[in-house]
Amino acid sequence: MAAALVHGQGTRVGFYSASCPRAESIVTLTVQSHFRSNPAIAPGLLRMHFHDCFVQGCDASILINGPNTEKTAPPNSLLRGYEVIDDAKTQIEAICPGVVSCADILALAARDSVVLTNGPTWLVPTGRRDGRVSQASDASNLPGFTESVDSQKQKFAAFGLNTQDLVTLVGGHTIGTSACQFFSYRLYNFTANGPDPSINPAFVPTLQSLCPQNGDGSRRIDLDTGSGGRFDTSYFTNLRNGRGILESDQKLWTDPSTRTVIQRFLGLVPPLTFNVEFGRSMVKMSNIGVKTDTNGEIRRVCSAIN
Ligand code: HEM
Ligand SMILES: [Ca+2]
Ligand SMILES: [Ca+2]
Repeated sequence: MAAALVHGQGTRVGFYSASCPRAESIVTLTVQSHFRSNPAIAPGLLRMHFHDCFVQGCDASILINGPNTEKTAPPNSLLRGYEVIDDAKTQIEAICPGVVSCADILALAARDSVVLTNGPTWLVPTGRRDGRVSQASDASNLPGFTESVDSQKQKFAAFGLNTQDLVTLVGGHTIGTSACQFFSYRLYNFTANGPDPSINPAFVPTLQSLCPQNGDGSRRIDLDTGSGGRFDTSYFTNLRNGRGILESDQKLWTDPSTRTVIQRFLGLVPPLTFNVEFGRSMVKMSNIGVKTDTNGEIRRVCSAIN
């Protein structure tokens, strides 16, 4: 295997090229077909992959059904797209039984989701095996929407992801939505004087009308106002303009260390290209704690340990 194809921890691009050559294209076609009927699965699958990788590594532990499994933990309660992974797995098992892991299907589906929303593509190293542990209590690794920048940095650094990776990956919020319940506290009585002062005052009435006080907390709005369906740098422009939705997102602009990375995505010298960096940081994230060789298993059904 050429050195250029080898990425840390034993995964490599084209792991299934001999054992199941159609695996990657089946995932792509399956994500495409679900996306056509429901575009919300694209952000759903990107987020699901992140939540998988941060708990027990990228090992499909998020997909296990049952009492007290990861998917029952509060930070995972609104994840969407499980049916897409199940659909791809069923098709792949029919042609190459016992070969392709659910963890790889999810990593590939996250990449395909970004492509479908006009984002970059990248090669996904494969060869992950599926984990045999899924516990709700492990979900505390995941960052919360009020998390300080220092604490966000710590949670990412614990997996070898630096400050630039943090800003880049949270840039995944360029697509998808948030439920009002995760940020409406910023709009009313956040301080004695009213809303969170880090929100652009001109934007407050818009947010208040989208998420009325004591309204439906499950109502959803774009994390990247005006561009929730498109993978682009508009999310960073919004942060610069005090139009971040989550408190944790807006703090990335408040803190000088993360603000610099945002400014570079917006053209400050030396500039960074979001699309290029996103693929790079995703490959790093996708290699967190991967199980290869004799660790883990190839699940028969993604929602259950063999
Ligand atoms: C500090 C880190 C992060 C925090 C606190 C955070 C928090 C959140 C919250 C609260 C939501 C709204 C969930 C909902 O209402 O369903 C959300 C959505 C989302 N997050 Fe994050 N997130 C973080 C990092 C990331 C990363 C690293 C990625 C991917 C690389 C990501 C991708 C997404 C996507 C795509 C959505 C939209 C989901 C959908 O529309 O179904 N997030 N995030
Ligand atoms: Ca996992
Ligand atoms: Ca966008």
